[in-house]
Order: sequence, then C-alpha cells, then structure tokens
Amino acid sequence: MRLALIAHDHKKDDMIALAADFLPLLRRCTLLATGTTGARLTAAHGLTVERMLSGPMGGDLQIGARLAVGELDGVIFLRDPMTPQPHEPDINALVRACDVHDVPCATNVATARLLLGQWSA
Ligand SMILES: O=C(CO)COP(=O)(O)O
Repeated sequence: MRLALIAHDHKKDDMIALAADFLPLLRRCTLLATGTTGARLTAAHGLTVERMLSGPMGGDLQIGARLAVGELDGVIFLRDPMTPQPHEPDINALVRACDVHDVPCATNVATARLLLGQWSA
C-alpha cells in the first residue's frame, strides 16, 4: 500500500494521533508526505517517509503528480476548513486528481479512520 499523508498546521496534532492508532499498517506502507507533515511523523513515530516540498511550496502538486501516474493507492489529507491557505489551488488540484483517478482520499479524521481501519484488516 502506497499512501500520502498531509495535514495543515492546525491538523498536524490530529495526524500524529491518527498515525499512532495505525502504526502497524503505516509501518508496512510506502509513505509520502508534504514536508512538515513528514518531518512530524518521523519525529513522533520513527516512520520512514519520503518527504516532498512543504505544501505552500508545491508539495501537494508533487504528490498529485505521483498520484496521476499511478504511484499512490490512497491519500489522507487533513485539511483545515477554518483557515484560508495561500496554495488553495494546489490543494484543490490534489483532491481533484484523486477524483479523476478514483483514488481514496480522506479529508477528515473520521473518514481517515474508516479507510485506515479497512486497510488494516
Ligand atoms: O500545506 C500543506 C498541505 O496543503 C501541508 O504542508 P506541510 O506538511 O509542509 O505543512
């Protein structure tokens, strides 16, 4: 399983807590992440993560490009719906790419738990 993990700043603690609950699965996966999210996951859980650029610097676009050529099986993208983001077009492009290529994309913790639970089974 090849997964991308991305979280906006106000959602990073949620991502760390989420990852803690699914470590056995995540340790078996090939993981990609935007820059800061990846650093946090490695620091907190020792996960091996291929880090892209930070989101505002193009990391979402890098992940979208990998997804578009079939290199990802799922995306966990904990977006912050309460804070405007300077790279909103990049965020929309990544979520759109998931829909274009029919790749599962969880944008909140509840959905992420359903997907990660399914993939853990
Ligand atoms: O902005 C982001 C996703 O849109 C996340 O980027 P970072 O993980 O580098 O904070």
